[in-house]
Amino acid sequence: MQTLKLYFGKDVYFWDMQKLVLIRHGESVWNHENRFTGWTDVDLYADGFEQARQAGQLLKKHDFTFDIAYASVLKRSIKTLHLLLEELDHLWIPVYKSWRLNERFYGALQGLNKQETIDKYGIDLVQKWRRDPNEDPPPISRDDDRYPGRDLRYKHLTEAELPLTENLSQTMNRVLPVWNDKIVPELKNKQKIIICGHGNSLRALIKYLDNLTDEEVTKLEIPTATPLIYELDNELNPVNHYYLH
Ligand SMILES: O=C(O)[C@@H](CO)OP(=O)(O)O
Repeated sequence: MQTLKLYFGKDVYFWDMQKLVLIRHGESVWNHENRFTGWTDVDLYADGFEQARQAGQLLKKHDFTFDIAYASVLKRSIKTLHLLLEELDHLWIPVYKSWRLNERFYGALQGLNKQETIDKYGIDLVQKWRRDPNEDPPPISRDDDRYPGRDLRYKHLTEAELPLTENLSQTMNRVLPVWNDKIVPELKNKQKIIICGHGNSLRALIKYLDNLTDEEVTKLEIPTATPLIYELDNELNPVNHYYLH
C-alpha cells in the first residue's frame, strides 16, 4: 500500500507510516552482576524474563503486529524475543537469527566485573573502551577459551570475521550487511519487523540510521527490554523515534 500523505495547513500527516521496532534483550545475569558480557552466552536474569513478557504486553496494548522478527544467536536475545512474541500470540512468525546482531565482542574484558576493571585501569580508559566508537578493548588470543572460533554456531565464519576484540565501528560494519541485504528489502516490501538486539549492536544500527556523530553515539544508552519505535518514510529515512512505555 502506498503511503498516503494528508496535508492540513503546514502539518504533514503520514498515514501508514512504516514502523520498525528495536528492542534490547531483558536484563541478563551478567548485567545484574555488572560484568562485561559481549559474545558470552549468558542467560536472562529472573527480572529479564519478566521484562521481556511486559514488553510483549506493551506492544500488544498498542496494537503492534509483526511479519518477521530478528534476533542474534545469543540466548538472552532469542529468549527475550520468544517471550515477547508469545505475549503477542505471534510465535508463528519467522524468526531470523544472525551472529551479525550479536553484542559487540568485548575481547579480554569479557567476564570481568566493570567496577573492578575501573578500579584497576581508571574510569577514563574503561569509559573509552566502553563508549569510544574507535577504541579497541584489549584483545583475546586465539587460544583463549573465549575465542568464538571453537563455538559450533560460528563454524561458517571466516577467520577474518571471528573477532579477537571489537570497537563500535567494527560492530557497525558487521551489523550493516544484515540490515542492507535482508531487512531493508523486507521493509521496502512493507513487512513489519522487530529486531531484538543488544546494547551495542543496536547502538551501531542507530548510529547508522540517525547518522549520529562519534560524539553523539558515546552518549546513547539503550535500556533493557523497552520497545524503541522508529517511524520511517518511504525511503526508509527515520522521521521520528520514541520509546513505548
Ligand atoms: O557487557 C556488555 O556486553 C555491554 C552491554 O551490557 O556492556 P556496555 O554497557 O559496557 O557496552
